[in-house]
Parts: sequence; C-alpha cells; structure tokens
Amino acid sequence: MKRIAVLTSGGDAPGMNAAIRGVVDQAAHHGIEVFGVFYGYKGLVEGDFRKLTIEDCQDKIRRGGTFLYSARYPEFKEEAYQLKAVEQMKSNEIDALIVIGGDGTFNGALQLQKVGFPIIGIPGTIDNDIPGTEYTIGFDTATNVALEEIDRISDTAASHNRTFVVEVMGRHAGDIATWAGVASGADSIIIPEADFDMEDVVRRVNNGRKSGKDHSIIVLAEGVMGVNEFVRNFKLVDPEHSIRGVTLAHIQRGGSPTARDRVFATLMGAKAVDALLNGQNGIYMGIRGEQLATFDIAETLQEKSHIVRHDLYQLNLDLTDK
Ligand SMILES: Nc1ncnc2c1ncn2[C@@H]1O[C@H](COP(=O)(O)OP(=O)(O)O)[C@@H](O)[C@H]1O
Ligand SMILES: O=P(O)(O)OC[C@H]1O[C@](O)(COP(=O)(O)O)[C@@H](O)[C@@H]1O
Ligand SMILES: [Mg+2]
Repeated sequence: MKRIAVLTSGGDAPGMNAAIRGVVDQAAHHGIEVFGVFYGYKGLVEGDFRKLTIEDCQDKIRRGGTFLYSARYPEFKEEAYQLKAVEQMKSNEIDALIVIGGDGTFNGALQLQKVGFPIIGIPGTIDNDIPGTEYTIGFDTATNVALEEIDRISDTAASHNRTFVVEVMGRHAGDIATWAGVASGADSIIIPEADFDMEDVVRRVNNGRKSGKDHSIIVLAEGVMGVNEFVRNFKLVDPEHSIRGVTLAHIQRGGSPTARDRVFATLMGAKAVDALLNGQNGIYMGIRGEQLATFDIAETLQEKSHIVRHDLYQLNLDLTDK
C-alpha cells in the first residue's frame, strides 16, 4: 500500500479534523502518502483531491468543522457515480479509502467495497447514531455546547420563573437530548425512542415548581417534533403557563472539539491506517467500553440499529417524578 485517500461526508462534526490528522501522521509514520478528497463523495467523483502534508494538518486539531469540507451528494447512490469514483481513485494510484462520516457515508463506502475497492470507516456525526459503536466523533462537543446553552437559558428562565423548551439536534436519535438533559438536570427529556404523554410532562414541570423550583427546562430532540408545535401542545394542557421555545440548531455543530472528541478521533484515524496495512477492509473503527473496537460495516448497518441510553432516560424520569 503506497497511497490512500481520506474524505469527510455528511454533517460536519467537531473532531473530524483530528481524525484526518491522525490518518495523515500515522500514514507518514508508515511511509504512505495520503490524498485529501474535498467535499466528500462529490469530490471523489469529480477528482477534487490532492496530496496532504503534515503541514496541512498542523493546528487543525483544535478547529471544529472539517478542513476537507463536506457535502450531501445524493447522486452517489447511483452505481454510475460509484464506478466513476473508483475510476478516479485508480487513475491516481490510490489503493484504499478512509471515509469519515455518519450512517449515510458508511452506506456509500459499502457500495465502493461491493465494486471491489478497499474502504475503512470512521464514525463522524454529532448524532451518535451509528449502530455498534458507543461513541461517534463530535457527539461529546455537541452535547457540551447544548449543555452550555441550556445553562445560559436557565439563567433567564429562572429570572422570570419560566419554562423553556430547548430543541436539540439528533435527526432520529435522542442521544444529545438525553445526555444534555441529564447533565442540565432537566425537568423533562423528550426523545424519538420513547413515547411521552403531554399531561405527564406538564405534571412533572408543575410538581417541580410546587417543590420550590424557580424555573423548568424541557429538552426536546428534533426527531420528535418542532419546538413551536411542542409549546402549542403544552399550552393546550396548561394555557396560563409562561413557556418559551428555543432551537439550538447548527450552533451545536460548531466550535473547538472537546478533549474526548480529539483523542478518540486521533486514535480512530491512526488505527484506520493500521487496519488498512493489516489488509482489513469493510470495517469501521469504533469505541466499546472506552477502548478501540472494530465493526463490520455491512453486518452492522443491516442487522443492528442504534440504541439510545435508555438507562439515562429512565434515570431522568425517576428524578423528576415528585
Ligand atoms: N445508500 C447510499 N448509497 C450511496 N451513498 C450514500 C447512501 N446514503 C448516503 N450516501 C452518501 O453519503 C452522504 C452523506 O450521507 P448523510 O446521510 O447525508 O450524512 P451522514 O453520513 O452524516 O449520515 C450522502 O450525501 C451521499 O453522498
Ligand atoms: O446541516 P443540515 O443539512 O441542515 O442537516 C441537519 C442534520 O445534520 C445533523 O447535524 C448531523 O446528521 P448527519 O451526521 O447524519 O449528517 C443532524 O443532527 C441534523 O438533523
Ligand atoms: Mg446520519
């Protein structure tokens, strides 16, 4: 193996730069060249790539986003585009590809493997929604950003004895909501993985107030419903309640990555290179029990679905049941 390529795809996630740096520096350590592909699969199809140097990666570790840029490129679901991507890599003497992204990105990589091109995945998405691994790059930073914003909102909520509904990201996954909710001591956490009853939510909020709380926080995962709809529904049960809604949106995806995101991303980047050198293909790097673990991409995507931490969700239910 003399030359490999790396790309980032789907929603950017803080820590992707650390993973790219891990790939480039580990490859240099083994005397392998790395080509950086710009704009995910779009750049792969269009041949938008160039050799990355150690200098390119210097200092990127502390920056959010991805310096290789990202794209959502639905065309890549078509075989003709996949074959074009393989042709681009072969004509540039690229022997293997490392993809950093979410479940969609992994599906794209699987197609490349099916047509005979070696690939390795690195889970990069703030959603933490890839089956198998307990952790995806960017989840820790996004959760901490959400938490910091909830803390700020709590100051103004308390000053007016208000309830705030804070909508956080996660597409179909309740991970950011669960973790930011438990970490902020929220009165209620609403996630797509669990049914909820608005009467019960209102009861918990009002019981909290009767117990002496001066404000209330509800953390709502975007996959359930929009924050305005939630506030409207809340008011149907308790029309006089002083309640406001906030959507954190893309604020959660930006900013300098946490140490956890940088460290795991670096580890997975470096070990992805080692895996290619060991002849491995079609797997992704993940974390299980705080240790590096590898998972078969095809098997994982076909047979497993992501599971939110129901124990943490239940913990919050218990703690808010007065
Ligand atoms: N089934 C698929 N086959 C081929 N490529 C796919 C497939 N699903 C997604 N992709 C590619 O991966 C990209 C990123 O997927 P997306 O779901 O947007 O983000 P993420 O990888 O973060 O989940 C898509 O824009 C597309 O280029
Ligand atoms: O940035 P966009 O295109 O508006 O997409 C928003 C979505 O991207 C995410 O931030 C990350 O999701 P992916 O990792 O699947 O790209 C989701 O939480 C959110 O629903
Ligand atoms: Mg996704």
